[in-house]
Amino acid sequence: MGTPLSGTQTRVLMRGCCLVSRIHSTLNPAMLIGVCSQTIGAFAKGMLELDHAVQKMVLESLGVRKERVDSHLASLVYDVRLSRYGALAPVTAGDDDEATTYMVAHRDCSMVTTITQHEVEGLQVRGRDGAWITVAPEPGTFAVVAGEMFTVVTNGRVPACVHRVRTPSNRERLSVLFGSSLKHGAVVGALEELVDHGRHPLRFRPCDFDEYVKFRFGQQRPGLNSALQEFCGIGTGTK
Ligand SMILES: O=C(O)CCC(=O)C(=O)O
Ligand SMILES: [Fe+2]
Repeated sequence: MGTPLSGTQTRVLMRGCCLVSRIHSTLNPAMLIGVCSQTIGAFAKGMLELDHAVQKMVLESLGVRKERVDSHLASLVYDVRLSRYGALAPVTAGDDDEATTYMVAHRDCSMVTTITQHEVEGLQVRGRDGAWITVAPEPGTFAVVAGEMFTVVTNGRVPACVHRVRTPSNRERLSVLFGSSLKHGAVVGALEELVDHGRHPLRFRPCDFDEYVKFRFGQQRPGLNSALQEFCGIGTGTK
């Protein structure tokens, strides 16, 4: 690899490689790591820049000071996930919502996820009017979805994106997800500039990320739920 990797990039790389080796458990992991490390490392490096650029753009446009944006970005950790969606049982009607929904509507609990789709469509995001919008798998494009921790840091200004995976073509689908999240033990709260006593009172108490993940997934409530609001919301909030 040309440029030496930083600590963060190495962690990303190792987590990515472990996931690859888990998925292809029949291959020798050492061989697989050798083959994949350059690709995943280069990919992660690019994704890290994209993740930072998007968060910076959003936070600065909301009025957060540059130094605070920088320290927020410095508090993040990252992972790479490789997903494969096999063909579903044959479906006759390609439009049957139930039969072709691979991953139910949900919000990610992390900070931000950047999704790369390969050739086969699948990702859909829910618009403000409740309609599902298909994100076309155009080469060279990425979908960036805000997670629940981004809602906390932006004091509710950026709601977590509701999305799902639906494969009406019933073809095998691959996607790669680059996620930014929080270090173990991190407690995240609204950035100072985004809270005021007028229009933007504090919407969430400081949120211990590990405890929130335990709360949300411990309750066996997949898909859409109001776990964030129940865990650290102030006032009634929105579901
Ligand atoms: O594979 C995709 O396009 C999205 C997957 C997803 O939303 C998730 O894993 O949380
Ligand atoms: Fe997701």
